Amino acid sequence: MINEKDWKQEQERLDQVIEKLQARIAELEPEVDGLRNQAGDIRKRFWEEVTVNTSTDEDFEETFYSIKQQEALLSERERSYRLRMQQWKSMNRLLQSPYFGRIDFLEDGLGFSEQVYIGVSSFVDSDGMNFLIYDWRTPIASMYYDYSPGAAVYDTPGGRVSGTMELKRQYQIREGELQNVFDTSLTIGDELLQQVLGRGGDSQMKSIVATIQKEQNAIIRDDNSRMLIVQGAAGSGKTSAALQRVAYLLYKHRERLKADQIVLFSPNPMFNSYVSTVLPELGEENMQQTTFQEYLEYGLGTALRPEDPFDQIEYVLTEQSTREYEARLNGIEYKASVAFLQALRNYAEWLGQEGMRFNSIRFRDRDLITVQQMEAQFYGYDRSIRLANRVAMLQEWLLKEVARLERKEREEVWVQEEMNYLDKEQYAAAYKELHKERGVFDFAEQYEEVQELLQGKSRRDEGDFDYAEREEELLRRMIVREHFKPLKRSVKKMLFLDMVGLYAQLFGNKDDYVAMTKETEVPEHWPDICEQTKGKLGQLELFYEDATPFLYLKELIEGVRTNTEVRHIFIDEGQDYSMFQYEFLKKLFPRARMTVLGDFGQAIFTQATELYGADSPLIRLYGESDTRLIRLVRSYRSTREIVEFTKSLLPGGKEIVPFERSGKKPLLSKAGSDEQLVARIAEDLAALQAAGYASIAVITKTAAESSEAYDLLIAQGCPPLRLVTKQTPTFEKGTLVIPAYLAKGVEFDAVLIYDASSRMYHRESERKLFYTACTRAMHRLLLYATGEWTRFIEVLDTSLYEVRQ
Ligand SMILES: Nc1ncnc2c1ncn2[C@@H]1O[C@H](COP(=O)(O)OP(=O)(O)OP(=O)(O)O)[C@@H](O)[C@H]1O
Repeated sequence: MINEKDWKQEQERLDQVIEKLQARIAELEPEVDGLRNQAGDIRKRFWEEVTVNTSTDEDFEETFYSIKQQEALLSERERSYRLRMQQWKSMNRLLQSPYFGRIDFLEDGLGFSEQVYIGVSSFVDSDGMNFLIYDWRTPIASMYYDYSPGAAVYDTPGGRVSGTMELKRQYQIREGELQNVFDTSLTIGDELLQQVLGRGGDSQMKSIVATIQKEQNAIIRDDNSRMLIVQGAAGSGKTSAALQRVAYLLYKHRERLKADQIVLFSPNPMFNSYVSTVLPELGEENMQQTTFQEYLEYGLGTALRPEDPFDQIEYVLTEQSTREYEARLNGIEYKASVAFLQALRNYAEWLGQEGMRFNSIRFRDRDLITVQQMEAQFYGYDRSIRLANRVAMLQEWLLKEVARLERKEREEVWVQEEMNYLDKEQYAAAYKELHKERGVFDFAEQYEEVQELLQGKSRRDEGDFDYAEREEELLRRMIVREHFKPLKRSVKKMLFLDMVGLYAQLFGNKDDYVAMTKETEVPEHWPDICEQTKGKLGQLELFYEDATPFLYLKELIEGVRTNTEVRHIFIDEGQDYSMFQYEFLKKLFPRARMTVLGDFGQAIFTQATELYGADSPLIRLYGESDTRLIRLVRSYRSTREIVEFTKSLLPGGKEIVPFERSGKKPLLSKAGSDEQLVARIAEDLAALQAAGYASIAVITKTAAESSEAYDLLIAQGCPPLRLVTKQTPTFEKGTLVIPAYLAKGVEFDAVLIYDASSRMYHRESERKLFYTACTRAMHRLLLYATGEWTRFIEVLDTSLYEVRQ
C-alpha cells in the first residue's frame, strides 16, 4: 500500500478525471441524441426528400442522384452517430473504473518524466493534447506489462524509445472509488493478481486486462507471425490471452480490420457463451465464433451426416478392446495423419487419368445422360488440365446438354398428358406469359408494317399470331422447364460427382489402395478399417475421422471454396485438431494468420497434434521462419496445492509452475459401496454450497456416467443440480454434472471427480483425460472411488493429497 499523502493525491486526481469524464459525457449526450434523431428522421423521410420521376432519361438521372445524395447524407449521419455513440459508451465504461495502472516514465534525453495512467480506453483532456488515460493497447502502455521499475523500452512505428521507469502502480477502483493502490517492484500484478485469482469462478470468462503477464503480453502483441503457436499448461491463460489479442488487433488495425474478419474455433458450442462477454467488456465487438463441427456440417450439406467428436470420444472411452476397436483406433490415427493427406492428393492425381465416378443424370426413370457419356467427355479433355478445372468444364457441358435435352423433351407424350391436368393457376401463369409475348409480337408486327409501307411493298400475310399453337408450345415449355429445374440445380451443385463412391473406392483392397495413392504402407487391420468406413458410408453417415478427409477430397475434385475475407483465425484447444484439419484450415483461409493455443498435456482425442517441440508437424504448416512458438508454464487457475497434485499426473509436468496462492490439498475419499459414494458426494456438495462456492462441477469420464451420477445424486435428495450434455447450449452458474471432455477450457470453484477408481481410469490414453478433469478446479479438488484408486494416483507422493478417514 502507498502512504497517506500519495493516497490523497491519487484520490484527488481520480476525482478530477471522473469530473472530466462526466463533463464529456454530458457534452456528448445531446450530440448522440441529436444524431440519432437526425438519422432516424432521414430514414423516415427518405422518400419524401427524393423526387421520383422516371418519365424521361433526364428525370431518371435526377432521381438517381437525389437518392444517392440522400443515401450519402444518411450514411454520414449514421457514421458520426456510431462514432459518438462509441465514445459515449467508452466514457461510461471508464467512469466506473477509469484506470488500473500507472507508470512514470523518464524518456532518455528528456528532463521530466511522464505519468502514464492506463485504462481500457484512452481519454484525452479537452485541450486535445494531454492524455489523462492511455488505452492499454497503446505502445507506451506495453511497458506496464513488460517491465518492472528500472530501464525500460517500448516500440513505436517511428522506432524504439528507451528510458527509465520510475514508478509502477496498480489500482483497484470500484464505482469511482479508490479501493486499493499497490506499488510494485519486481513483477507486476502479484498483489492484484492474488486478489483477482482468489475470487470465485463465474459462468463467464473475465478480461485479464489489468494483470496481463509479460509472457502473455508477447502473445497479445505479436504482429508479425503468420503462425503463432502457444503451448501452455492448464490454466496458464491461453484463452484469456487469445481474447485480449483479438481486442489488441482490433485496436491496432482499427482502420482495416473488422471483428467479423476474425474467427475463433471453440472446442464446443457451450464455450462460445463462456467467452462471449470478454470483448464487449473491453469495448470491442465479438469476433465470429464457430466450432470445427459446424464447419464440417456446413461443408457437407444435408446429404451426409458427420458424427461429432463427442460421439467419437465416447466410443474410444467406453468400448472394449476388441479387434474392431483396435481397427477403429488405427483408422482414427491414420486418417488424421499427413500421410493420408498426401495419399488423397495422389489419389486426386490418379483420378485425373482414370477411375472417376459419376452419377448418371436421370429423368423419369431413365438415364438422360449416362455415366459412360460423362466418362468419355471427362477423359476426352486435355489431361494436362487440372482435375478441378476439368470438372468445371464437364459441368458446363452438362448444363448445355441438359438444356438441349429439355428442348427435345417438349415433344414427349407425357408432356401432352400433363397438359390435360394443368390447374387454373398454371393456366393463368401461361396466359400471362403469352400476353407478354403477344405484346412483343404486336410491336414486331407494327414495325414490319411500317417498314413495308416505307419500302412500298405489300405485306405478306404471314406471321399472324397463332394463339392456339403458341399457347400449346408455351405450356409444353413451361411443364418441361419445371421438371428440369431440379436437374439443373443438381448439376450446379455438382451432384453428378459420385463423392460417396469416390471416397469409398479408396477403401477396397490394399493393392488397389497402394496403386491409387502411391502409399507404401497401410495401417494395421486395414480390411476392418475399410469395412467400418464403407459400412458407415452405406448409411450416408461419416465417422468424425472421415469428415475432414472427405471434404478435403471433395475440394480437390470440385475446386476449393476459400474464404479470403477472414484475416485471423484463432484455434483454441489446438491439440485436439489433426494435422489434416490444420492443412484444411490453411487452405480454406488463405489470407488469414493463424493463432493456435493448446496443451498437449490435455490431448484427449486420438487424432491429437503435438504443438511444441522440434518434431511438431504444426511448425511445418507455414514453415519455421513464419512461425513463432511461445510457451506458458505458469498456471493461474488453481491453488498451489492443486497444481502440485495435477502436475505430478503428467510425465512432463515438472516444468509447470504454480502461482503462489494457497488452499487446501486435494481430498481423497474412498467409499465401501456405490451407495456410500453417492451419499458422501451429496453431503460434500451441500457443504461446498453452504461454504459459498458458486460454481461446482461433478466431473465424470463419459456422458453415460454423467447421466447415471445425476440420477443417483438426485435420488439422494441433492440440492439443485444440472446435467450438462453436448446439447446444452450455454454455461450457467451453479452445480453441474458434466463429462470431462465437455468441461474442457472452463473452470469451477470446486471440482468433484465422481469416480477416480482404477476401473474408470487405467488405460494410458485416459491419463490426459483425468488430468484435464482435475485441472478444472480453482479452489477445491475432491476425488472419490469405491475400489482401488486409479494408478495415476497410486504412484503419487502421499504428501500431495489428504485422505479422508
Ligand atoms: N494474467 C492473468 N491475470 C488474471 N487472471 C489470469 C491471468 N491469466 C490467467 N488468468 C486466469 O486463469 C484462469 C485460467 O485461464 P484460461 O482459461 O485462459 O487458461 P487456459 O490456458 O486457456 O486453460 P486450459 O488450457 O486449462 O483451458 C482464468 O480464470 C483466468 O482468468
